[in-house]
Amino acid sequence: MDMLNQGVEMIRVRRLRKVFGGASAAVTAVDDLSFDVVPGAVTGFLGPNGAGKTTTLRMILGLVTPTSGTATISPGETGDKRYADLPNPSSVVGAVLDKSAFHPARTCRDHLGVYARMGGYPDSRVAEVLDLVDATSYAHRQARGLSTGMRQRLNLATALLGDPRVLILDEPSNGLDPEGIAWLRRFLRDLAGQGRTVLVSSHVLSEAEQMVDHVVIIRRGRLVTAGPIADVTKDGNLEQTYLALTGAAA
Ligand SMILES: Nc1ncnc2c1ncn2[C@@H]1O[C@H](COP(=O)(O)OP(=O)(O)OP(=O)(O)O)[C@@H](O)[C@H]1O
Repeated sequence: MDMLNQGVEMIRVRRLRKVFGGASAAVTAVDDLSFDVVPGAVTGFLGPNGAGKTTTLRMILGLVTPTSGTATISPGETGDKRYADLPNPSSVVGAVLDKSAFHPARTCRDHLGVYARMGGYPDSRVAEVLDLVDATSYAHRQARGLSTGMRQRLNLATALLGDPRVLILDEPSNGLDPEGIAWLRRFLRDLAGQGRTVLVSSHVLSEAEQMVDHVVIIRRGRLVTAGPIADVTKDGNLEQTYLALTGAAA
């Protein structure tokens, strides 16, 4: 869409920590976590249920305030910024979190129209993003009647309205059938192939393995390992590597 956002967009997480609750019932959801997410690759943010993935993504997106540490995005030449300090965040970062709300009676096209207006994007962008996610054929349908896969595509379309160079997706393969997962894999690869920074969380390591180029694996809020998947999984598959690194098989 516009060329202003071209640049090297990194996500940088540094010594990030989040403790929920008071002293008597404190839960450390994220604990001294540091990692980078680089452009031009799909990075899997992986770990078991409750590992702290959603909390970390919400901190990157300014929806949860860190107890300490920082999560920043560098939108090209202007240097690191917290999400909340980005001038027009939806043109830099597109996000799909687990629970996205649709007005049940609104059609896909109308839903996108509302979000396009909110972001200040032209109405013509609606048809473009519908096309990008192969959703034009059901654009006239109401959100209440959509399948899980269709909803997921509508979420992706919404996140892409501002043509962001950074995509953050929380468990995008949840509930998808094998065809949907294959579609998602191709789609994420295309986005990364365009030089975008793509961070996608999953608790299903075997599924993520097919989908990602880099991994950041966490457990109990802490980093287990990070790097290109070929380096991380030298001696086997991702699941075996995870079990070996954490001793979680025992
Ligand atoms: N608002 C909150 N208040 C208290 N505890 C919370 C809150 N949000 C998350 N937690 C706790 O923080 C920990 C990490 O949760 P989080 O949802 O970030 O994990 P996750 O890796 O995304 O898990 P899943 O794969 O199940 O979605 C869990 O112990 C969770 O119960």
